[in-house]
Amino acid sequence: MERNVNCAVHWEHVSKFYPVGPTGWRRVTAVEDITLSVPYGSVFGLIGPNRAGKTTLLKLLLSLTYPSAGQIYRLGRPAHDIHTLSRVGYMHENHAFPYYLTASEILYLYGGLTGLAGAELRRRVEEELRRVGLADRQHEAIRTYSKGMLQRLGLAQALLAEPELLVLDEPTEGLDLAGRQLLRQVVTAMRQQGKTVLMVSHTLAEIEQLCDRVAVLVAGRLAFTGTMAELQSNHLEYDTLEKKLMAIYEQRIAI
Ligand SMILES: Nc1ncnc2c1ncn2[C@@H]1O[C@H](COP(=O)(O)OP(=O)(O)OP(=O)(O)O)[C@@H](O)[C@H]1O
Repeated sequence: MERNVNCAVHWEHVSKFYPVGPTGWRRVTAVEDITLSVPYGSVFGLIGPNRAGKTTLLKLLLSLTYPSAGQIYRLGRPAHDIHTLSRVGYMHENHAFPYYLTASEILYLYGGLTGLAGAELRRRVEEELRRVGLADRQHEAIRTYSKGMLQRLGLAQALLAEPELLVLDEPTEGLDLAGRQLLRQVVTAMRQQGKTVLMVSHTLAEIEQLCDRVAVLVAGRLAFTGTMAELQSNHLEYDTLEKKLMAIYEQRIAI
């Protein structure tokens, strides 16, 4: 595939091997030879079974880990150019916010780290707390928060600096119906503003409803990439998207 740096994200022949075992002499292949582009303005879904390498691809994109081989481009720049990171919002799969801080303190802290300050920071924190429905509990330490409340806080933190690229890792995990509705509104608003959303999810309803394009990753390799319509074509053979995906997973694993 031709190099495409005019995409919000581009992984080019990317592999990642992790050393494992007490001496680190054995290695696990997390992803292997992935070439994939996320076009600007798209809502892109990354799907695959457990251990497929989805989170690893996100970590590589966010420079949280480095590739063993290949190149990664973020917002048109090589991933080692960290200046583009402040234009990316990331909602982590397992939030590790300091448990003794309040939601408000956490958003001030993260907002400050992305370069927001003063009245602008205050305005954004208040807006996001209201948007995710945490304004009334903002002064409580988050150790008292439920899983869904932490997810909402994670979403607020990811949106704080009004990112051009929003990266969501399992965003619906633990969210109630209103929370899922909120997530859909956020993604729809991003799409309307021409921004890009990249989301990893096992929740097919969300993928089906929200994504324009998808990539299916199985055992570290790309098993499918294309539009949602392309993925769903031939749907007669499979009465649900879940069955179709299972067939792709099994086919790929058998190779
Ligand atoms: N830091 C690490 N050290 C060693 N192996 C790792 C590390 N991180 C990930 N792996 C391995 O890489 C493979 C891919 O993991 P990854 O977390 O990317 O999968 P995933 O598709 O996000 O899975 P899930 O759906 O279960 O969250 C797995 O075999 C995992 O054990």
